[in-house]
Amino acid sequence: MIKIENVTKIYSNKRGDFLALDDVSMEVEKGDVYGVIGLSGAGKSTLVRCINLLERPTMGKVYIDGEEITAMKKSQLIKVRQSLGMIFQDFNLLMQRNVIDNIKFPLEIAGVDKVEAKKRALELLHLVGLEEKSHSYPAQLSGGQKQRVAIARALANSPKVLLCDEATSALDPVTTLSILNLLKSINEKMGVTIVIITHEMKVVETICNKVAVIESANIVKNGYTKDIIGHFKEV
Ligand SMILES: Nc1ncnc2c1ncn2[C@@H]1O[C@H](COP(=O)(O)OP(=O)(O)OP(=O)(O)O)[C@@H](O)[C@H]1O
Repeated sequence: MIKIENVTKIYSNKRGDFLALDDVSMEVEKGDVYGVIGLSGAGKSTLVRCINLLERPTMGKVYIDGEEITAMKKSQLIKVRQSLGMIFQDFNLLMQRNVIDNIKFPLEIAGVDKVEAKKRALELLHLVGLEEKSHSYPAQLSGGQKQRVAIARALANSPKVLLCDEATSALDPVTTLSILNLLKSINEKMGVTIVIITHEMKVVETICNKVAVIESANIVKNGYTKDIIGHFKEV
């Protein structure tokens, strides 16, 4: 489903070059909840942002469903990006729009008819358990509620993959667990493949069937969570 092949990412600026990913390869299969774990600065965000080309790899290839997206034209890439939802640590909601209009936003961009968009947004609101907040604004919501809205918005165009960049890092342990349970049910019931980057082993243990451990721009170990956990605890 997702294949990253020999990806290197070098950030270049006035102060010089910085190697953020060093010849990294990994594969995520359909239905996986794939964790990417590592310390701050290891390259986790860069790796996940290379999957939807929010960051372009300096070298290497990225494939989605067998198609090389690193070779695609902009117009093709826009289509593929609709199949890759993403959520972030700081939610990235539109503060001037209420909950239902945040969820409708990607549907408006995709040109979905208004009645259909409203129907879909209400279904998603139900899925994330926030019906009673449909007319609230982001500033009136808790962190966990904001992340639920972000998840609903990310699912609006029925993506095959949901990329989660430290999605629970700003949340307390109880809220974290409720969001992880929601992600797990989205994976199981809707068949959405999930890639979740985190610095917390607990997140990996709770929902990931597979995990990649990233250290200083390299994947040092990857495979089934049950086989990797012992290694990471020793690091
Ligand atoms: N735009 C950029 N320009 C230069 N260096 C960058 C840029 N973005 C990230 N880096 C550097 O690349 C390295 C990897 O960053 P990245 O955000 O991928 O790490 P991370 O593992 O996600 O860290 P964190 O958990 O703190 O978010 C870091 O050392 C960071 O300073």
